Amino acid sequence: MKQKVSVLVAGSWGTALASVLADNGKDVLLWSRNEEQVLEINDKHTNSRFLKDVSLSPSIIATNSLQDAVQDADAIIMVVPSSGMREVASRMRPFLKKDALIIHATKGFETGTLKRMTEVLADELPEMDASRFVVLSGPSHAEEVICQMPTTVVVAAQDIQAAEAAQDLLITSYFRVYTNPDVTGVEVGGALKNIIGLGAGLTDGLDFGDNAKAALVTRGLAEITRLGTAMGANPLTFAGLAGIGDLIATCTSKHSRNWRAGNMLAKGMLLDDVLKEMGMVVEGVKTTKAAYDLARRFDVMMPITNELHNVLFESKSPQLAARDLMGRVRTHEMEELPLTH
Ligand SMILES: NC(=O)C1=CN([C@@H]2O[C@H](COP(=O)(O)OP(=O)(O)OC[C@H]3O[C@@H](n4cnc5c(N)ncnc54)[C@H](O)[C@@H]3O)[C@@H](O)[C@H]2O)C=CC1
Ligand SMILES: O=C(CO)COP(=O)(O)O
Repeated sequence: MKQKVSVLVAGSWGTALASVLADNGKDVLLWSRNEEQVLEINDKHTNSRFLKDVSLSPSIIATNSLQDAVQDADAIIMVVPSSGMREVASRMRPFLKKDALIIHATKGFETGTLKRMTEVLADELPEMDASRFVVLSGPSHAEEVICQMPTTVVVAAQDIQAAEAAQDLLITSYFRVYTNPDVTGVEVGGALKNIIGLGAGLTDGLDFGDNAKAALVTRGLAEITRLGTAMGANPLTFAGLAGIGDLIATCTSKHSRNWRAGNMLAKGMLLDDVLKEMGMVVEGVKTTKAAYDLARRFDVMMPITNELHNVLFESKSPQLAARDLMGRVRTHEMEELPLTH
């Protein structure tokens, strides 16, 4: 029998993943709370607010009803921004098949609780087997995936069979999916790279040059790895798609929302105006606040995150933040090791 697959919600990444599934021969239900968007997807096969100038497969059917989207689904891909994950998970709970495969592709932590997205899912879906929750992450801008440009991602679950089921569902000629058992590492890497993406937009906007951006990416990876391993991740995960891979994409791509937001901040725009202008989720802003708090909870040094926090929320000038980063107390490249002189 043909697998029934649903995607929640019809933002840019949800629509691109629905398109991958459709290209893989699946019938896809795509849920949106916005009625006009549902009509547009079903009548015109476009989602013009989020993905301009692209036609969607007619085998993607949009629906306004969360119940219809969820009740018969064998697999559900959740692509709601981190701020909405708990609400959507709790609303879908009464309709869910108990053996449905749950995959999420969200990059962020929950504000306040600082939980990872699979932890939020475990809270809200207590009758599901949390070892089968899958996270999908990696360098994958929706704008390229929707045009079938070659892309690689990683899916992680504690239960490797669940990760392999997600791999089967999504792997196509242009969308290569790897598995990994390190759920914590893949979620932490995907979330924290957005902080560095914002920083890269700021660095480029201030014309700091290529050396500075290379430094930001490399030292950013060092602090992502420090926090991630303190939270229980395998450090090698950060050398993979959810770590350095996604850092490269986010810090160098014109498609990156986080890079673009950082770039606008560098031009002197206020944060609220930047977020209004973007009109799409910029996860790195909330993630900077969460990572600032996590660094304190786990007693980990995160100098770039601290400085970005001060720029975003304490009105510190980016120039002064850069000067303070450069003027930090001298240290070893692997900061855990003592200086030898
Ligand atoms: N856009 C991309 O290329 C990629 C995005 N991601 C991640 O995917 C997640 C979603 O991002 P995008 O699709 O880019 O966002 P988007 O801004 O394009 O779309 C978000 C959609 O979610 C809807 N929404 C927000 N809160 C909701 C709620 N509580 N209930 C129902 N609908 C809600 C909005 O109305 C909008 O339609 C983020 O965590 C992002 O980091 C990950 C990889 C690539
Ligand atoms: O996660 C992404 C690409 O892998 C999307 O990044 P942005 O949200 O910065 O566009």
